[in-house]
Amino acid sequence: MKKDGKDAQTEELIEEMRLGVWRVLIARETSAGLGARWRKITSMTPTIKRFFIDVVYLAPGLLSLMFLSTLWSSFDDVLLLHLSSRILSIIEIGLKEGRPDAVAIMNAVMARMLVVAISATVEWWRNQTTPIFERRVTHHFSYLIFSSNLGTDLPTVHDNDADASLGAGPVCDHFMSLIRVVAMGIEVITLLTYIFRLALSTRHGPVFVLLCLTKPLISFLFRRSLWERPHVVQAVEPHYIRLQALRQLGDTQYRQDVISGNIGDYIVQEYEKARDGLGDTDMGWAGQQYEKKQSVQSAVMVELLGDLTMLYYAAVSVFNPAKFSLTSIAMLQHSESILRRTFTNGIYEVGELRRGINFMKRIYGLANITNVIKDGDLPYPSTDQSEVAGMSIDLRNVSFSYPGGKSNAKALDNVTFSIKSGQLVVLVGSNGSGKSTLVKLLARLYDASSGQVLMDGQDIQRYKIADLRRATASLTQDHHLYPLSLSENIGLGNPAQVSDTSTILDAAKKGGAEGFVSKLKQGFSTILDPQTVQYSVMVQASDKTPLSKEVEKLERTTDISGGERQRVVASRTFMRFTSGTVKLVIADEGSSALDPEGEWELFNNLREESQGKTMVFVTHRFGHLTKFADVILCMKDGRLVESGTHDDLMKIPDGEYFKLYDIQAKAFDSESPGTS
Ligand SMILES: Nc1ncnc2c1ncn2[C@@H]1O[C@H](COP(=O)(O)OP(=O)(O)OP(=O)(O)O)[C@@H](O)[C@H]1O
Repeated sequence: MKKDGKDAQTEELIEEMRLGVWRVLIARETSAGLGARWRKITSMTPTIKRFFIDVVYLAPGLLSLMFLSTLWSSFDDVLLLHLSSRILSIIEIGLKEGRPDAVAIMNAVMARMLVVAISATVEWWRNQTTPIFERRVTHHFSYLIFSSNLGTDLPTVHDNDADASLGAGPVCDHFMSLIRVVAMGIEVITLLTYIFRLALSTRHGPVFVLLCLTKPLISFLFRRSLWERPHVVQAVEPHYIRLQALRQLGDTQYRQDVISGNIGDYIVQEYEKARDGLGDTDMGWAGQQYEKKQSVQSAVMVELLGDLTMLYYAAVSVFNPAKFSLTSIAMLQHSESILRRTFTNGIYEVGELRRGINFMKRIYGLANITNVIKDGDLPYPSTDQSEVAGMSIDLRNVSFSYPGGKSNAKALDNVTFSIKSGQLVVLVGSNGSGKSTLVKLLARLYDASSGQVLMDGQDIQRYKIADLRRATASLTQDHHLYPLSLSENIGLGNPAQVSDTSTILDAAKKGGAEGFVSKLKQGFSTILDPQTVQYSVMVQASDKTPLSKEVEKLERTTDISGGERQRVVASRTFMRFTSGTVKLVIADEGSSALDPEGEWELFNNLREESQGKTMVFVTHRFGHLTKFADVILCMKDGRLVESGTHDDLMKIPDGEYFKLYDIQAKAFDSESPGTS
C-alpha cells in the first residue's frame, strides 16, 4: 500500500523503534551539518547567560569559591602527575648513577603531600558548602516554577501538562555541569599540553598523543545516547501494562476494596499470568537499552583501540630500545589514563549540560506560557450594573468540547437560554449530560468552542477575569480541602479576612461546620493529615519499643468524614459572601455528601445569604431545590432539552424532567415494588 504524503513526511522526521516493553519515537536530526550544529549551540547561549546571571545573583561569593575549588580539583591531577613523574625520574637517575639524591626526592615527596593535603581540604570545604548553594538555587527555581504554575488556567494546564510538573530538584546539578564543563575544558587543555611536553621530552612525539586519544575520540563519535535527542517513550507491551495496573492494586488506597471485594486471589493469579506472559522481555529503562544497542564488532573495535598505546610500547621496546625508559612509559601511561578519564567525563558532562540547558529553557518558558483564557479589559460590574445584586446570563448557541477529550460527542451542543438577574436556576439531567461543563463555562474556567456567553449583556470574554472571579461564589463537588488549618480553609473564601476569627466562625455556622470543628482537640487550628513524619526506618508500631511508641504518637492524624469535608468547603463559600462583591452563586452537587437535614439547612442558608443574587444549582435530587426554582434547565447528551418551572415541566409526561422526577418519586411511592 502506498503511504500518503503526510505519513512519509512523519516517517522522515521521526524514527520509531521497539526496545523491550517500550515503543520509542525519536526526532531525527533534520540538519546535521556543522552550520546547523553551531546554530544549535548558539541558540543555547541566551539560556546559559540567563541561568548564569541568576545563579551568580543568588550566591556570588559562594559561587566564585566553588568555581575555584572545581578548577583546583581539575588541576590537582596534573600537578600530582607532574610531581610523581619528578619523583620517579629522580629515583631512576639516582639508581642509574648509584647515588640517589635524597634531598631532591624528599622535596618532591613533600610537595606531593602538600598538594594532597590541599586537595583534601578543598574537597572537605566543598562538601560543607555545596548543600547551602544547592538550597539557595533550589528555593529560587522552585519559587519560579510554583508562581508560574499558580497563574495557569485549566485549558493551559492541560496543554502544558509535562512542563507544569517540572521540579527544581535537578537545577543545581545542571548548574554544576556548567562549572564542570568549563573546568574540564581547562583540564583537558592543560593535560594535553603536559602530555605533549612529556612525550617530546621523552622523544615519543605527537604520534603517541594521537594514539592516546583514539579510543575516547572513536567512543565519542560512535556514542549512542537517547537523551541528546527529543524522544517519547511509551509502554506498549500488554503484559507489562497489565502488570503495572495489578501492582497498583497492592497500594494502601485499594486495600479496603481488595479486602471487602475478596479479590486478592484473582489479583495474584492475574499477576502471575502477566509475569509469565512478559517472560524475559526487557523492562529496563529505554535510554539504557538504546545505549547498549550496538553491534559486537563495534564494541570489540572500540575496546581494542584502547590497547593501541600498548602496541606502541611493544614496538618501541623491540625496534628502538634506546627510547625505552620505564619511568617515561609509566608516566605516559598514567597521563594517558587520566586524559582518557577526563575526556570521557567531559563528553558525559557536555551531554549533561545540553540536557540541563534544555531543562532550564523549559523552566524559563513556564513564565512565558500564555493562558488560553484571555483576559478582558472591561471592569465588572459596569457602573450601571453596580447597584444590581445579581447577574443576568445569556447563552447563545454555545457548544463546547474539552481540549484533548477522547469523545467525539460535544460536552455542550448548541445550548441557548437566558437567566434574569436574581433568579434561582436549577440544572438537572442524567450523568454526563453537560451540567458541570455548563457551570465551568459560567465561571469562565473554559471558553465556549462556539457561540456566546453573555453576562449583563456583554460577552463574558470582554470582562476582566479577576473581577468576574470576585463576583462569583462557587461550591462544587470538585473543591478540595487545603492542607492548611481549618480556619484558613474557611477564611480563604475571602483572603482579605482570612484572620478574622469571628467572621470565620459565622461562615462555619452557616456552612454547617462549626458543630464538628469545635469538637476537635485543636478546633479551627486543626490541620488535617499533617505530613510530619517523613520516614521511620526499622521502627514498627507492633515492636512496642520506646521509639515505636513515639512514632505512633507522631503519626496520629485527624480525619473527618466526606460530609464534614463538604461542610468546610460550604463554609468557605459563605466566607466568600463577606467580600460583598458576589453576584452569582454556583453550587454543583456541593451538598451530595450531606445528610438530608444538613442539605436542607445549607440550601436555606444559601438562599438567605444570596438574596437578590443569581443562583445556579446543579443537582440530581429532586426536592425542595426544584420546587423553589424560578427556572429548571434540563440537559441531555450536552443539549438543553427542556426549560421552565417544575409545574411547567411536569406537564410534559414524556419529557426528560418528568421521567427523572418520576423515577425518584416512585422510590417513595408505597405502591412501588419492594415497599409494600
Ligand atoms: N475534563 C474533561 N475532559 C474531557 N471530557 C470531559 C471532561 N469533563 C467532562 N467530560 C465529558 O463531558 C461530558 C459532560 O460532562 P459533565 O461533567 O459536564 O456532565 P454532568 O452532567 O455534570 O455529569 P454528572 O451528573 O455525572 O456530574 C461527559 O461526556 C464527560 O465525559
